[in-house]
Amino acid sequence: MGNTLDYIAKYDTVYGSACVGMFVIATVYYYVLRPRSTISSIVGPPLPSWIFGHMLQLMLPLQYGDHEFQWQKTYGPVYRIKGCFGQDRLMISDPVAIHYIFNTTTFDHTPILQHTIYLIEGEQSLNYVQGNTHKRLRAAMNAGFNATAVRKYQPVFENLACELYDSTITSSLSATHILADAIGASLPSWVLTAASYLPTSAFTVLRKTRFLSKQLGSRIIRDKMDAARKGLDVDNDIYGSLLIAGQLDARKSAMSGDEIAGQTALFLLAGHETATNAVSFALLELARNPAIQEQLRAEINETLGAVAYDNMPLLNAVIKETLRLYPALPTSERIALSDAVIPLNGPVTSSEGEQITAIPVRKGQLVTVATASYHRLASRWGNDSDEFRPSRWIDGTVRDGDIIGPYANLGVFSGGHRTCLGWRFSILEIQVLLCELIGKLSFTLPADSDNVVRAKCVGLLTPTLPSGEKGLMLRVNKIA
Ligand code: HEM
Repeated sequence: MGNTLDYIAKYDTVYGSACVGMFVIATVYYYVLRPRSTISSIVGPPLPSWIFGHMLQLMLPLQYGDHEFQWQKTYGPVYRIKGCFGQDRLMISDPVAIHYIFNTTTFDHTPILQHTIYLIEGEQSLNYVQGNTHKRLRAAMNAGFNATAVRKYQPVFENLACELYDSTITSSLSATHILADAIGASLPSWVLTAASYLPTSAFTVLRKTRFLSKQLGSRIIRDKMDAARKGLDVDNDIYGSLLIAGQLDARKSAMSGDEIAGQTALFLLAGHETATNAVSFALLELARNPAIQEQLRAEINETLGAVAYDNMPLLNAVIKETLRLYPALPTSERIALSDAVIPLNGPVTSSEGEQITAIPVRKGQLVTVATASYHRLASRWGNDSDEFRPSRWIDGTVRDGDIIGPYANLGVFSGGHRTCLGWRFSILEIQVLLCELIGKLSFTLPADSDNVVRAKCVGLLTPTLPSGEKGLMLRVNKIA
């Protein structure tokens, strides 16, 4: 017994000394040896928690932006927040800085974002591949998404996507996910890959989604090729357009059937859910603003069947205003692949009172492109930028500026080499759906205030009911 107690006492001493030693080494490393962050003089909100940093406030507020939009008003379009475990992150809504980050290859997806995309969409997804493979696939896929091609797509694809998506994915972002993100960022990629084979329900759902999507894509490609051999027309959806483009392209740069099939999860998840949410948010805002809904209905009726969607000013203003207030991805994570200097539209004041006109960052610096905040800059969209006011797009309030993305100077479709390939496709889809719905139905808010809808970030910005369920409660009446 005496020996055991001695042993425990000795063990405790050794263990205690080791802990103290490690603490001292960690402290010395943190304060002395660790390369000083180049962004430590950028001001930002006070730290609520060392473990979570500002991530809970950023990602899990009651309504998306509750804290973030206030931070922007207080600290301006560039400020510093903390990720989990004291990571420094730059929050950027300055248009010149965003333009630079999107358009230089110095910044790309963070490793954890890459891994998430891999888990959901698979290794052949255009959103996942990098470098020359990305360039080749993007050039090949462009044939299926250019202005001419987009007009041919049929609604069958969306119906199919709706069924598959709803039956496979039901997930929500929690504090655990945010923590896992930070832990994952510091692990070697093989650990992340190994983790995805763990039998937890989330990983099982993701693996199943990826597997089913690839199977579905392969079956579509097989059917298309059979049909083409029989001389039937196959150029009636994205797959057909990409296959035909591949056959016409004699160069080796074209996509293989297998690579086209490998885009299925991306088409289903990224393409379908984003557009569905955009239409839902538009209907919500039109229900909240009955006068605008009435004006839009009048514009739709005036076209009398001869619909030229791009020539309908209010319809397009409503769509731009919806995508401005509800960008599917309110933030985009990027990492500096080498040292860089981020230019700014206007100077920011450092904690020492110095005016900074460009921000030097080291390789590995995490940067959050704050798209939703950029979309609310008073300097760009007007002093009432928090309001839903489509007329700002018609009355000259919105001025041209640095081109951020492919559509209306908004960041909603990202920019540069990662610009959303399906943006024309989505705009057409939203135009068609809104014309059909608003032309034939009227939407009003339910009388009972228990059904207040909030925009929550559940991977994508999603309309959410107070119960936490994804959805929208509106009263719908047929137009007499
Ligand atoms: C309102 C609807 C949509 C929104 C807001 C949206 C938004 C985005 C964003 C922000 C990105 C960049 C993601 C990143 O940097 O990681 C992206 C990429 C992409 N989107 Fe969309 N998207 C929409 C609809 C679609 C549709 C309908 C399709 C195709 C059917 C599509 C296909 C793609 C593809 C292929 C990429 C990857 C581009 C690349 O990495 O080169 N998107 N989208």
